[in-house]
Amino acid sequence: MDIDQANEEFGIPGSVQICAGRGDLPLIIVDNAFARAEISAYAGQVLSYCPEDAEADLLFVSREARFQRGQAIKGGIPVCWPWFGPDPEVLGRPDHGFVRTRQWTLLLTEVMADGAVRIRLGITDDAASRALWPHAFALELEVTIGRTLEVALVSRNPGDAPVTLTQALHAYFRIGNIRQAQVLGLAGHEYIDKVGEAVRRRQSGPVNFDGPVNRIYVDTLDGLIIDDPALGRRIHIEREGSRSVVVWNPWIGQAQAMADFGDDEYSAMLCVESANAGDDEVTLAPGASHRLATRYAIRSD
Ligand SMILES: O=P(O)(O)OC[C@H]1O[C@H](O)[C@H](O)[C@@H](O)[C@@H]1O
Repeated sequence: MDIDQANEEFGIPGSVQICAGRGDLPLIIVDNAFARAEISAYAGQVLSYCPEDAEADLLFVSREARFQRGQAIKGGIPVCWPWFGPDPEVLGRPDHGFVRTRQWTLLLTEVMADGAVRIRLGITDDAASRALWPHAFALELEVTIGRTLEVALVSRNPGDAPVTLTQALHAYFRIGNIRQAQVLGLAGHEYIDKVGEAVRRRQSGPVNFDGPVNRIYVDTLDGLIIDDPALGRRIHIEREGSRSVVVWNPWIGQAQAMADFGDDEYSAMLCVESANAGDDEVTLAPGASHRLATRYAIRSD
């Protein structure tokens, strides 16, 4: 992406600027009356959203994150697509699909009637993607920076055969202290416990953290709240087009094992991912599309 040309075409004086970010990866910076945000055009990944009155960013990015083409950026909201988790066909393809390690195209920037800024990025199939996944696709990420952060992932099947996919908006939230944090809104729901032998369990009460957590909650449409007393805030999450939620904290052992993650950073982050994962697959008929949409708000209630 040519930065000067991108600014000429998509820059909006006073609110949207495109620059070379870390590792020379093109970065879209939004600064408006509501918030400041950063979106990487590499990977189609929101990296930062900080409302005007917030003391800390909504999102966590590891201090060890790699900003390098071909590598996933650890933090923000990576897009897992067209599969969530390990390669479903065990062919040695990368975890969480391939769009989080590719360049996306900036398609649109606009100021909405209420002053919020909308950014649209897209990615379509090419020879390299078809070598991994033999399907035509058109994927768009729509990010709206206003009083809340809205992120929508729209998958379209332009091909002539049905395609089936799993996916996630793999949000990494900044947390004051994971030991005091809780996730509300999942009580009574069944989950696949990926720590150990993928046993199915049922959640009772809020989700608490005192060890590694890696779960796919199934059949849930409810809104979620991350209660974070250490930062004195609650993150509200609303979802559309997603029946599953992944909750992940690597805790101490996995944190130490990940090269792109600080050993102590597990205590300052939590992933609550709006997903179509596990049995919650999306099948797109030829010409059909699916919208996975999320809204995130920071509140002090
Ligand atoms: O390290 P990554 O490939 O980005 O994946 C990070 C994590 O993502 C999800 O939450 C999965 O449930 C975890 O099993 C995985 O470890």
